[in-house]
Amino acid sequence: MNAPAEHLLAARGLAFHYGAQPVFAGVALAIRRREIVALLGSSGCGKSTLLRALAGLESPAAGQVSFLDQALASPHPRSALIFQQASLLPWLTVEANAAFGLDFRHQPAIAAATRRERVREALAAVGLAGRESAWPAELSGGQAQRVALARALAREPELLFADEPFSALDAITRAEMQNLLVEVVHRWHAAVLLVTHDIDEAILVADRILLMGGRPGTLLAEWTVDIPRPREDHPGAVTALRLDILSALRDTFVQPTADVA
Ligand SMILES: Nc1ncnc2c1ncn2[C@@H]1O[C@H](COP(=O)(O)OP(=O)(O)OP(=O)(O)O)[C@@H](O)[C@H]1O
Repeated sequence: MNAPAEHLLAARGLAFHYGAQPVFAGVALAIRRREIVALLGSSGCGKSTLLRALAGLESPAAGQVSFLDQALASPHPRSALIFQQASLLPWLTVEANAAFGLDFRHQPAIAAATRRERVREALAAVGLAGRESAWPAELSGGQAQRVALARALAREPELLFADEPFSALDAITRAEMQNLLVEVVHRWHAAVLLVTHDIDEAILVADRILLMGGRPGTLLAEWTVDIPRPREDHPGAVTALRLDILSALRDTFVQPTADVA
């Protein structure tokens, strides 16, 4: 029997450009099973594009991504995505939205009873038990994002790609969702790649933080976050790490070339 791959996802030598504009180059990273990794960087440095390439939604110009030791050419059935917008289908109930995608052709075939049970369990985990028959128009932004999270969990992903999933929410709802994300991915034994530009979010959620920056973008720094959870209870350690990351983030801003007098 083969030993399980130590890394769920591994990428090396990744490069991407839009036309003539390079976005990132020489990116190498690995995500271990059950690990929550945050990808931080200033706006426009290429975080979302990198996430899309790692998720198999974009083809890199160079380099390779492997998922469970297999080269990745399209999204893997054991991965799932959530974005800033919940993107629920307004003509489907909460339950049908959470089930959406489970019957897609590239998904493993599952029996109707298993499908119902997975959706029920995922909706309960995100706090929406009893709201199965509600319509998207009846939900708050936070509840809609809970449905999007349930839709992802129902696929029983080994890796969840999350692209700024909470940045459109108010501060209190965002904090609730950050805690919920950690709780449910631990229960589902899933790993996460979380793209964010919010240093506090990265510190509160992640086991490891990667900093992206430069032109073209590369990974410039990495921190292992070993602050015990709940991290809100350790404000001193959180502040020290925030200052460290902020200082590194400031250094990533490309300085305009000074005119020579
Ligand atoms: N479809 C596209 N066509 C051309 N250029 C694009 C496209 N999408 C993104 N870009 C450019 O690629 C660069 C990286 O964009 P990307 O969205 O990956 O950055 P980001 O770090 O996720 O930014 P933000 O934090 O603001 O979402 C930016 O300069 C952006 O303008």
